[in-house]
Amino acid sequence: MTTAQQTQRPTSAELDAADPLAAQREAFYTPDAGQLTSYLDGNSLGRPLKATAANLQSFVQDAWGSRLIRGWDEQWMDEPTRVGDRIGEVTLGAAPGQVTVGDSTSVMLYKLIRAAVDAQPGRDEIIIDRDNFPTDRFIIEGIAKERGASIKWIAANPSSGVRTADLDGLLGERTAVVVLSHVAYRSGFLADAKAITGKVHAAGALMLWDLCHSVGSVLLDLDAWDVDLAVGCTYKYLNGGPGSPAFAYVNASRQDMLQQPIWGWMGADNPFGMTDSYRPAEGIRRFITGTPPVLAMQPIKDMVELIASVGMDSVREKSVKLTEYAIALADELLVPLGVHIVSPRDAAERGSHITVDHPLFADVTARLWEKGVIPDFRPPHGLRIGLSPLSTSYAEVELGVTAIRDALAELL
Ligand SMILES: Cc1ncc(COP(=O)(O)O)c(C=O)c1O
Ligand SMILES: Nc1c(O)cccc1C(=O)C[C@H](N)C(=O)O
Repeated sequence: MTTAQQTQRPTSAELDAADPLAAQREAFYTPDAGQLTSYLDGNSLGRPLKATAANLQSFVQDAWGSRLIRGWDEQWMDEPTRVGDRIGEVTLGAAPGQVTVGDSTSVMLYKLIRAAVDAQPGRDEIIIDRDNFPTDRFIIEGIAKERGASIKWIAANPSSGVRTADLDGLLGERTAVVVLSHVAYRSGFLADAKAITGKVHAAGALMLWDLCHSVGSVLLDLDAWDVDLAVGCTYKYLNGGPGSPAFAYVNASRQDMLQQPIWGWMGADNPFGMTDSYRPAEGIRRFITGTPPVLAMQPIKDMVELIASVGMDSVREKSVKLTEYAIALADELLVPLGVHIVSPRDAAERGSHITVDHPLFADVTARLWEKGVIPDFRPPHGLRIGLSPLSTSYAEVELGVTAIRDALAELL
């Protein structure tokens, strides 16, 4: 009798057969059989789409190769906001004119957080949680030093994330901006963005959401939630490829009050006027700095269109089912070996990855990578199982969690 029969849950094969999105996996490159058995790290680097190879080739040959410098006037100048608008429409719940693509997440965070601090004289405190991703914390440390601001820390809660009540006693008339990750990179905890944004606004401060682990995996409604600012990366669930550029969302009603600190010609109001001094462009373009990474933003378009073709609701539905399945397997195969499930059990509070903890997981991860089972490891003991909804099968999850069990059992 198999384990699945004992617990009477459907097998991974049955789940894959019933999955309305199963066919979408064909859109992605998967290596030859035998090379890679289970990819569970799409939350660090998404798989490439087959369409991307063809589209990059045609971009090089046709757009770049034949239009040459004319490409800037003909289409590339508007590429950051054109791609941004489409990301906004398909995945962020953002009306046009509020999203631009470029820089890295870290640089975008710097630009928007500095702008938020500079825009509010008398408000010299930045709030962030101790367990936020290092780059978010480091950027804020730098800005605080640069601007003489102070940081108010929300205590770490590695097995969960930031809840609305955690802001009690921290928010006040000196708060300039609150910076939180919508989906926590460790636990996968999904914050209540609407409620937290409302609470931050009640204190007169601005709210910035880091959407790195959210975009393309959970439902976002930035305009409806009245979010001020958001930044996210595109190489995870938007499958833009290693080092693909970030996106920034700046709510239309806050754009005029904000001036970002890296004044480059491409964010100025008349880039080819070669003017004497900087005057920011109108609207979202003022958040651009230098020449946009047009080549590097091409793959994002393919994934955004794939998501648009199935709809974010069905992407989220599959994500929830995958994480539920991974938790059920972890309960059955890993918990008896002393593993703790760190991620929320309530799907409404969970993004698209789950984290399991065990003191031996650094060694386990190394062994798994040798076998082509690829989760990732975050110190001190967290093994993350990332489930990119459109490219991950239930069979891959079962194979992966079983391999984790086997590798751990060998080491115990
Ligand atoms: C929450 C969060 N913020 C930021 C980053 C990355 O920033 P960057 O793209 O600048 O490396 C990551 C992942 O790398 C992340 O998980
Ligand atoms: N951004 C990464 C990179 O440049 C190299 C390797 C991994 C990453 C990651 O995505 C880390 C990831 N944001 C995390 O949540 O840990």
